[in-house]
Amino acid sequence: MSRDTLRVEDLSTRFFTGEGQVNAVESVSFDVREGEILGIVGESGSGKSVTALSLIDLVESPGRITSGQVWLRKPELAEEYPEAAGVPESDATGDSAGERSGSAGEFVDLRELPKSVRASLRGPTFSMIFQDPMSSFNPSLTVGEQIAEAVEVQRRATANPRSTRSRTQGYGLASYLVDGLVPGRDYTNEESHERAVELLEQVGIPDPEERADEYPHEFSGGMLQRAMIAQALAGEPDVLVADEPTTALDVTIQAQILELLREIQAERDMSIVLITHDLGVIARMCDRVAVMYAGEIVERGTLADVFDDPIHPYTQGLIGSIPDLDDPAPRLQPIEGNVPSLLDEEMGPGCYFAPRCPKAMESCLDPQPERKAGGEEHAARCVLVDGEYDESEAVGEARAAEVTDDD
Ligand SMILES: Nc1ncnc2c1ncn2[C@@H]1O[C@H](COP(=O)(O)OP(=O)(O)OP(=O)(O)O)[C@@H](O)[C@H]1O
Ligand code: NI
Repeated sequence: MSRDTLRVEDLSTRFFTGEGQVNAVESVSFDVREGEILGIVGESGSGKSVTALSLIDLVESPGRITSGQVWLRKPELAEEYPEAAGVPESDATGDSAGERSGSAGEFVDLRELPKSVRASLRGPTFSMIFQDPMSSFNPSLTVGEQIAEAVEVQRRATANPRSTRSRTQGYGLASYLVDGLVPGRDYTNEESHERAVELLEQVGIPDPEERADEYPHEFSGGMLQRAMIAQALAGEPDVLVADEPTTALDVTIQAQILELLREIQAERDMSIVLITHDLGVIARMCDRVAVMYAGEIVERGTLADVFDDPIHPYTQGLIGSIPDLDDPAPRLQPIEGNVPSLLDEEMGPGCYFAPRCPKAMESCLDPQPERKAGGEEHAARCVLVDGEYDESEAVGEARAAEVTDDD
């Protein structure tokens, strides 16, 4: 049983907007193990990206994490920041959670670390790749320079763990926007440049030496996606968060990039959190899956749990909406009805899916905690975990919607 790299417990992230409080991520719990690919799937607006940003401390105003813990296994940090160290509660799912979570003092709660330390983890501990690689690169610097800068960040982190901050405090879109600084030539040296070329070669870019000297706009979409992966790998991260990494690419390139991610993951024994709309991608890539709906994880488990034995009617709807799993690019078909508002004042107390659910019952109008299902890993926020659908209890889709609206 591989160990957990990350344990997320009861994490909530909200946006405080002019229209009101948006509950983008609601009490989400999951873990990420060493060397696995964890998939997060759900319709647009279900909170996948905000969950990812919350993991790596990139939620921006007017949003913030309002509760919960993000436990990272990092004994060095636990020792240096005892106030942030602790033992995650054992997972609701998984009898061997204790065994996996390891001994006291191995984990730190990222939220309790100083901001500068959290920022220093970006690159060497967490890296992120996005749908749009252009957003990860500065258009006015060569691709090679930018990857070399990421290599420098990692070098400094290894050479001096106490001062892991680069002068640019990381790289990529987020730090670029947050810090408003650009990486400069001054910080890169010949070795880092060579390493950058090596990384470009590893991600399958032909003529890496020449390509390193080109600017982002000189790359095709697929090549730039590869370059972004090279940039993300430069930090030798423990966890790579990939948010819709292939959505913008055509099917052939998409398959190549996924294959590349798989190879790299296996080679480096890195963990990947893979966010996608695409159940075909999940089926092909992931070890375990979390299904999000309206900011909550409504079901999670191994790939087999969730695909072969879905419990939540939302998951069943998603799986049922795939015409053919062998289809190279099956997409989520919209389930009838609308995605609910995530405005706090408009959210009812019960299951958020009840208004669209063909199996909604009276009990669904009460809050639904996550319940552990048969398999060790399998859990869902649904009354059907513990019982059968009972037609005499049915509230009907219209009635459930009405009750939700009233509250
Ligand atoms: N900066 C923001 N201000 C206000 N609300 C936000 C902000 N960013 C995200 N949200 C809200 O948080 C919710 C979750 O958004 P998120 O981007 O995580 O969804 P998603 O599942 O990644 O969707 P998609 O598949 O379209 O990328 C949405 O209701 C969105 O409107
Ligand atoms: Ni998203």
